[in-house]
Amino acid sequence: MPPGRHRPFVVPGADRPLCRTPDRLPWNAGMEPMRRRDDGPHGRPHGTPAVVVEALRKSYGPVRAVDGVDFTVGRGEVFALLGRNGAGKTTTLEILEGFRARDAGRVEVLGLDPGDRATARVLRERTGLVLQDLAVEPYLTVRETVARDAGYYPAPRDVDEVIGAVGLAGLERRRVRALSGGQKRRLDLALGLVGDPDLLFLDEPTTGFDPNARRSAWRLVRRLRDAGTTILLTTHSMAEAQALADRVAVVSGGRIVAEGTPATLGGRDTARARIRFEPPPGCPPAELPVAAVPDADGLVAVDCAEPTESLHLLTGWALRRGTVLARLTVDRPSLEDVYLRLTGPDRGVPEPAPEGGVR
Ligand SMILES: Nc1ncnc2c1ncn2[C@@H]1O[C@H](COP(=O)(O)OP(=O)(O)OP(=O)(O)O)[C@@H](O)[C@H]1O
Repeated sequence: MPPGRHRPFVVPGADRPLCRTPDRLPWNAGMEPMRRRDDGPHGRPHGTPAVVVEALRKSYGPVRAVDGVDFTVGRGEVFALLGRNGAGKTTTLEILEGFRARDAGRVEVLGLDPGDRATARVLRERTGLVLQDLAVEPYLTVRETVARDAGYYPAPRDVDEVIGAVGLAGLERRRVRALSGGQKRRLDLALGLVGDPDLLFLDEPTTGFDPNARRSAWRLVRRLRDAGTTILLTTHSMAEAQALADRVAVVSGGRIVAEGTPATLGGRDTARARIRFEPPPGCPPAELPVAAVPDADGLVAVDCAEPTESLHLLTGWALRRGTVLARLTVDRPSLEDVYLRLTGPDRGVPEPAPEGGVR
């Protein structure tokens, strides 16, 4: 548990309502929030962003972990930081969470400076954290752990609802030390949610989850987003970023090298399409109705800006011959393709700071 997050043990009222502010729907209602005309993308009002980061810098001795990062997260938005190990994502998050001092730059979280001790408590009460290494007491049960953290917040969510939402119902009385790795991670998620935060930081939240648990965690994040919670997450899973994020930023070597929606990042939406298929037996590529080149695994590939016409020519040709285009696929670069291009092997290693680099 990060320093400063422990406060006197208070068990919250068991019948506390799920929804503490009138403009927020219950997070687990499973319904579309009502939108006002001036609402943001997910029913949250426009206005001041939830997070503002400008020219942020942080070095550890000679290592420039964060080297001039700028981004903004709107209220009610899901924003994902992507990047290789050591790119500077956790350091950025820790500065936003108020656990690490920055060397330079401007940072605003829910309108407050996370480095300002005077408002640290207010900020802690309005943010939820799922960190990579959350220290939880191994001898407490699941319910005791969640109830204890609920007591740190002025208006927490119902403890049993939260335990159910992360898929730990039935394990309330199990001790933390007896949980599996994935179950512990679900408990971490419960601790991030229990304070009913306006802003939720999720640092690789589904690492260790089985595929079913991951999907249900994604559904949970979407429900939170639909109820108006802003979410800033890091992940190494491109599927997770694609499934959850409204916008992503790719961090490499302590800097943001690309930012956009998952669909448009790195020009994905305007990239050329690639049609692949297995030519009919005994059919050389020269006989095909469009120019194709040999590809891997016995396939041929056709690159084109827009695949409709090429597909029409190819499928018409195959039908006239009474054959099929086996293993036919049409792809544009995936989010992972773009990510790998942006963070290739020669990038992502933080540079040593100049002499006298600050800690
Ligand atoms: N407390 C620390 N002391 C010294 N160096 C650190 C410290 N924390 C992080 N670093 C270094 O700073 C750089 C950025 O680390 P950071 O944890 O922010 O990366 P990350 O993008 O979150 O990586 P990962 O995906 O592996 O979690 C790395 O080179 C790391 O070794």
